[in-house]
Order: sequence, then structure tokens, then C-alpha cells
Amino acid sequence: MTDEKPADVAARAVRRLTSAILSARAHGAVDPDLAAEISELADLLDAEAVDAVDCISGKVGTHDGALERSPVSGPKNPVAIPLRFELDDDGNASAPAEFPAQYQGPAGFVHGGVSGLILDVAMAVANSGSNRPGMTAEMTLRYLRPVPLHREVTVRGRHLRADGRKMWARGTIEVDGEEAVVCDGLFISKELSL
Ligand SMILES: CCCCCCCC(=O)SCCNC(=O)CCNC(=O)[C@H](O)C(C)(C)COP(=O)(O)OP(=O)(O)OC[C@H]1O[C@@H](n2cnc3c(N)ncnc32)[C@H](O)[C@@H]1OP(=O)(O)O
Repeated sequence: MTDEKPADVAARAVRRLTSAILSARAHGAVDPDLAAEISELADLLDAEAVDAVDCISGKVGTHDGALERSPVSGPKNPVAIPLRFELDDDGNASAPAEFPAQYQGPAGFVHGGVSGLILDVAMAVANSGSNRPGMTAEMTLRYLRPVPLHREVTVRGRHLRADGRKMWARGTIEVDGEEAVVCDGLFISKELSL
């Protein structure tokens, strides 16, 4: 018996399904009966869905619940890996990560845009851990080595400094202890409305 919510169990299953579809494609084809069953399940859930705008959780423009629903760290979000960030005493964020096939760019390696997404969140987590949440205004990415799929790597985020509403942070993805992707980010604190 687990305390996991049905929606979280479903999100985890959808992640596995995504990987399995890619794997089936790579090694032959998806069984037509299975494909029909998957479509029927999607129809069933879709029939229960509310308006997209009702899916927004938390106060619009704030960071309420951001980690839970994030496309990187959110257990509630089927497209998330999901990464589990830990914060050290200085507010630095880190998480082990192993990327499945759905994040592939060049064959066998993580897509560069995905690395950017991951590092945006790693830096945001570190900013929040330093009580300085903000919106991403600018990111500069340096790709030093490709990040392999299916292998454990380390994602880090570090809040560097703040000046008024501006915050600077750095995010890295490390492969075998060496920096593979380095991102410098500028964040601005601001509440927004739709
Ligand atoms: C915990 C998990 C959290 C998950 C969140 C992950 C992070 C995200 O995904 S955020 C989403 C992506 N980002 C966005 O959508 C942001 C869109 N942009 C905006 O909303 C606005 O442009 C925003 C908020 C960045 C700045 O707007 P605004 O408050 O009007 O800024 P403004 O008053 O003009 O400028 C403030 C200062 O920042 C500087 N600045 C603003 N934008 C930039 C920029 N892109 N680059 C460099 N400097 C900038 C200005 O020059 C100004 O500097 P100074 O005070 O020295 O003159």
C-alpha cells in the first residue's frame, strides 16, 4: 500500500509509456491493439478533463507549487523526469538525473534545449532556496561535452548574488564529475498576471 496519489501514479505510468513507445518504435512497431487501448484510455481521461485554464495551480504569476508541477521536477507532471532537488545549507541545489529516450537530441545524447530547461529550473530552485525567487530574463549556455542518455549525471544550481530585483545564478550538468553544460542566468523578481 502506498500513499502516492492516483494522479501521481498515472503520471509515472505515462512517463514509462512514453519511453516504451519510443523503444517499441526503435525495435519494430507498436502493436495496433495496444495503440488502440492507449488511445481509448486517453479518451476516457480527456472526457473527465476540465478547461485548460483550470489546470493552472497556484496563484498566477507566483512560484506557488512550481516545483510540484514543473516540467522538470514535478511528480504531478507526466513530462517531468522528475528530478528531486536537494538543497544544502547554502541554498545550492543538486539532483541526480538519468535521462530516458524521450529527451534525446543527437543519437544517444540529451537534447541541448532540454539541458537548458533543466538548468533553468536548477537555478530557479537555488534562487528560491536562497529566498530570492524570480523570472528568468536571460540565459547563456555553454555546451562543453554531450550529456549521455541512460546514465546518471549530476544537475546543480547555485544562486550567485542579488542586486535589487536582479539575481544571478549558475547551473551545471556534470558527467563523471566534469562540467558538460554550464549556464549563467539572470533572474528578475516580479509578480505577473495573465
Ligand atoms: C522553483 C521553480 C520555479 C520555476 C520557474 C522557472 C523559471 C521560469 O521558467 S520563468 C519563465 C520564463 N521567463 C519569462 O517568462 C520572463 C518574461 N519576461 C518578463 O516577464 C519581464 O521581461 C521581466 C520580469 C524579466 C522583466 O520585466 P520588468 O519587471 O518590466 O523589468 P524592467 O523593470 O524593465 O527591468 C528591471 C531590470 O532588469 C533588467 N532586465 C530586464 N530584462 C532583462 C533581460 N532580458 N536581460 C537583461 N536585463 C534585463 C533591466 O535592464 C532593468 O535593469 P536596471 O534596473 O539595471 O535598469
